[in-house]
Amino acid sequence: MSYVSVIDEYKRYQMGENTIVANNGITFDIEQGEFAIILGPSGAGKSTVLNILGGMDSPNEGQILVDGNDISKYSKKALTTYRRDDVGFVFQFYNLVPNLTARENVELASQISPDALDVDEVMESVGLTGRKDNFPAQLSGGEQQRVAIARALAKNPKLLLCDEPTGALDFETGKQILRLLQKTAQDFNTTVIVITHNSQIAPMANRVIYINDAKVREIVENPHPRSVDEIEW
Ligand SMILES: Nc1ncnc2c1ncn2[C@@H]1O[C@H](COP(=O)(O)OP(=O)(O)OP(=O)(O)O)[C@@H](O)[C@H]1O
Repeated sequence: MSYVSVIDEYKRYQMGENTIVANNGITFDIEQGEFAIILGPSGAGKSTVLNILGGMDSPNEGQILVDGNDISKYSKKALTTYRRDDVGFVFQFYNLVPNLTARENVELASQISPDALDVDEVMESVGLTGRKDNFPAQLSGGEQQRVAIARALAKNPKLLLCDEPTGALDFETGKQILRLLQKTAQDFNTTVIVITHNSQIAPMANRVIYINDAKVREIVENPHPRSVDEIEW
């Protein structure tokens, strides 16, 4: 059985008289420790899938199996525990607490998790050892995103879910963040899922899931992912 299995998942939003079908029978698998990319244009339904995988939203139909458990059957309380203990989130705009230092931002996550990793080791692994005492406003966008990744990793999550993590960064800084996410999957055996609309980065992934107009259009497995340095965009 795959580590993540989304099986015939539907998500509909009711907007007055209209029903918006954001996910229309989505099915895919992801193995443990994979660096997977969900690729598709704006409005395709990518964030909806990621939010459902992260327990922030529930599907109308379908199974969402994570490490053998169907989270779509979870109660609200069980979903809260799942989100807190098992899922790390990284967003486009970092979402750091501005009046806490980089280290304190990471600590915040590690304190609530039963399986937390050592804060200083995680910060070292994302290349932030020298910036631990800085506040977010004193850090560059790339450094702030590293803090956000460290915060997500400190929980030792089953899934690291990243929604357009390089969307607010310049080209070179974006590359460094993708390199870090790919390395995270390899070194920690964390299952990393990244949403993007940048098809150029597809060769980096172990698996690419193409979503368009609320459906999976293609799934490509890549036995030899490239390093980000071999990719131009
Ligand atoms: N809470 C909501 N209420 C109503 N409609 C929604 C809601 N969330 C998403 N949608 C709609 O569902 C569809 C898919 O949205 P989603 O955010 O998943 O797409 P996306 O592929 O992530 O797009 P983007 O790359 O622009 O973020 C869109 O038509 C969107 O307007």
